[in-house]
Amino acid sequence: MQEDIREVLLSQEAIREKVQELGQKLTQDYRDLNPLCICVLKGAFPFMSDLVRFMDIHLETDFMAVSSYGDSTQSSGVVRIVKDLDASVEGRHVLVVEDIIDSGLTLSYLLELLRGRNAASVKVVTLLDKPARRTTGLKPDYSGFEVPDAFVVGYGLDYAEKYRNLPYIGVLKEEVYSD
Ligand SMILES: O=P(O)(O)OC[C@H]1O[C@H](OP(=O)(O)OP(=O)(O)O)[C@H](O)[C@@H]1O
Ligand code: HPA
Ligand SMILES: [Mg+2]
Repeated sequence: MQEDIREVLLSQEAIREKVQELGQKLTQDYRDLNPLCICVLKGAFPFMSDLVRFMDIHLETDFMAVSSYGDSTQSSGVVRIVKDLDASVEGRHVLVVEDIIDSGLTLSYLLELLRGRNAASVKVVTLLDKPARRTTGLKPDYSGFEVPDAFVVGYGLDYAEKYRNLPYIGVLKEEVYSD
């Protein structure tokens, strides 16, 4: 698996430190709000799992699965809900937990959906932000790292469902993908 990686962008230690910092900030900002943290599956599962353990407040979790990349390194432009939330978001302070904002299509679709369901507030925390590829005007409320315009994998991020289990985030060698 490691031989498919061109460059390590973010080490396991750098990720841990940043996730802790984000968790501490969210602990301050969401005190007494009992936020509903929504993990955007599949990519955000390691981030969400680590982040909530750095949030020292009462919170609840829910999971939504959406997909638009499939087996490609380019967005299909169509965001598909694979699994919807279990509970209502009405009146709740919602925190959407994402692994990466790239074109911004996934998030703009999700934000519209959640606002339409009458959440009290909807904010976004993303571990990675790739502003170079943005086609929407979206900016995350909380962001870990800015990444360059390259396809990255690891710590939940996949190419064709692989590499999610890498403990660090790296750039995939171009010869590994075909599109
Ligand atoms: O800003 P965008 O261009 O929309 O890209 C970001 C989204 O794309 C990826 O999901 P993907 O569709 O690959 O599903 P996955 O999380 O199951 O891998 C990633 O996990 C984000 O949810
Ligand atoms: O760079 C990326 N890597 C993995 N999944 C993604 N989904 C959007 N951008 C990316
Ligand atoms: Mg993916």
